[in-house]
Amino acid sequence: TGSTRPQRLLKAVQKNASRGDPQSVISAIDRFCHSSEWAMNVGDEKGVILDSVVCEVSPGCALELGTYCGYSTVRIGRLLPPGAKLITLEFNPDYAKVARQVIDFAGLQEKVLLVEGPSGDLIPKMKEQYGITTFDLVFLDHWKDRYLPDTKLLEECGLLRKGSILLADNVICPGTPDYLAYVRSSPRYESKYFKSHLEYTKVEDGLEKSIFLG
Ligand SMILES: O=c1[nH]cnc2c(O)c(F)c(-c3ccc(F)cc3)cc12
Ligand SMILES: [Mg+2]
Repeated sequence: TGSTRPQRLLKAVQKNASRGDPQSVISAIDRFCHSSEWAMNVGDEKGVILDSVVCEVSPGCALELGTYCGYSTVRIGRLLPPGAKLITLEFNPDYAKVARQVIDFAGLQEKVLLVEGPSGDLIPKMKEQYGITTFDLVFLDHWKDRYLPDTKLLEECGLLRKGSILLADNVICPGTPDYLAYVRSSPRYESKYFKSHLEYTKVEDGLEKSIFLG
């Protein structure tokens, strides 16, 4: 039987990147997606915006919703301050299997905890099971219909504090209209749109950065 796209992406990392070098892993995946096969990584253009937000927040504790092959996990993980942790949630076991190998190849396994399962079930367990108080940064990049319910869940579970940053991918393409309406109209958020393009294409997309006001 044939390989899957995530498996071919992993092969490209193992072939073209250097073990323990996160930047080489990022570059190998971007090269694969530009020249070989499109894949739904946040990509190099939106990735630069993600990098700038991670550096600005310098999170001690970060959450990623939607790991896929681990591309943005590596982008975030490589910029974390010493001792900081990133928890990344992935529902699809085949994606998780590839992502673990990409994260390990980049040498970030000490900073990153990948948890398999549905975000709606895992978020309420964050405090008791992983000793989380609050997240300084949340990167939403999973399924568009889960952005709003999972944001409300994070609020209800007391996982956000005054100043916590939510950064959401794909708010234009595929689009998350209910989430956008919520963070842009709620008095509990200050929201800003970063216009960009759908990864590896000329189609418009962007990231929405929202500060939780408490
Ligand atoms: O499901 C997704 N989860 C997370 N990120 C995505 C993404 O960045 C995409 F571009 C897309 C996407 C897929 C097909 C298209 F034609 C356009 C965008 C999907 C996701
Ligand atoms: Mg995305």
